[in-house]
Amino acid sequence: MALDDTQVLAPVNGLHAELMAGSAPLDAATRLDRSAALRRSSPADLEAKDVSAWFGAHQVLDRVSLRMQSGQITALIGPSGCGKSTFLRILNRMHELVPSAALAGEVLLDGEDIYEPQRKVIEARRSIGMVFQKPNPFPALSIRDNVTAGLKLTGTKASSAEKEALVEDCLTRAGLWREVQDRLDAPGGGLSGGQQQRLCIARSLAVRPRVLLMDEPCSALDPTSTRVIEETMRELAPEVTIVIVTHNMQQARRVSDECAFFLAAQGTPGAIVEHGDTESMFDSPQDQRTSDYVNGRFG
Ligand SMILES: Nc1ncnc2c1ncn2[C@@H]1O[C@H](COP(=O)(O)OP(=O)(O)OP(=O)(O)O)[C@@H](O)[C@H]1O
Repeated sequence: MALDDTQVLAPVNGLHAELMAGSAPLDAATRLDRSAALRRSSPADLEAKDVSAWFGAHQVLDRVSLRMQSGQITALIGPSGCGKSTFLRILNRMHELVPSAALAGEVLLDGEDIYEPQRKVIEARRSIGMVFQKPNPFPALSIRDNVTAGLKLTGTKASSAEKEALVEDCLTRAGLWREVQDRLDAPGGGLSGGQQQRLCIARSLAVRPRVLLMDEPCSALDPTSTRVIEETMRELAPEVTIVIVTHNMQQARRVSDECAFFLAAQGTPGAIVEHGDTESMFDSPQDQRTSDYVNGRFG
């Protein structure tokens, strides 16, 4: 996915820019208590049921169903344009930020549909975080303030000491603490690309997501930074369910527990051809098209 308006407008998990400006006050149910800032979340099951998507009259997904299991890493693979990023953005209600976008189906977070009319968008985006292809820290904000940027958006109160503890915890879990602990006041924009991406992961973790969506998170990074992010993902997986879009088959094989292969045959919307545990998908795929794709024969 290329950097688009959605990413520019929604740098922290897709939480709205207007919330950042304070124009949309949070109600008591949405506001978190102070101690919540330091509590860790538990991973959640995420299930898409019969999800279809359109941009205007153009249907790009057709009745996609997929269970992304709690505490596991699911990789979404498939050729360009088959709807992987659209599917990912539907999972935390970012698809609806595109004016012409429409969708059908359900997305269940531990069995509760995030699209139920009474559910708030902010709740879905707080529970289901997003890391984008291009690292998008707030470049002028300090490393420390980048990590805590989401607290204000979610109305989470924290004392200075709690914020300090949270900053260390999230940077440690994102695999960045040792590299930045002596320069927390330096601007986030001064970090390398790989460090910036880990800062964005830390920023996402600070609002205690139960699921983390990652859209080609390493495509702008060198192999060493890629490897560090992959290690970070493996370490995070037991506490945050991860869904990653990747074009890199080696990466899908290295990091994921499960894979879903998307395909949009000529002139038809994207759909899942095959889904299963990663080893089987690569070593003994059931569908010839999966075999051809994972072995680099097309795409
Ligand atoms: N904002 C948009 N407006 C209109 N059409 C869009 C928009 N975003 C995506 N599409 C179309 O939806 C289809 C699916 O795009 P999507 O980005 O989800 O595919 P993808 O599999 O993630 O591709 P890639 O691997 O290249 O990122 C494509 O035909 C694309 O042109």
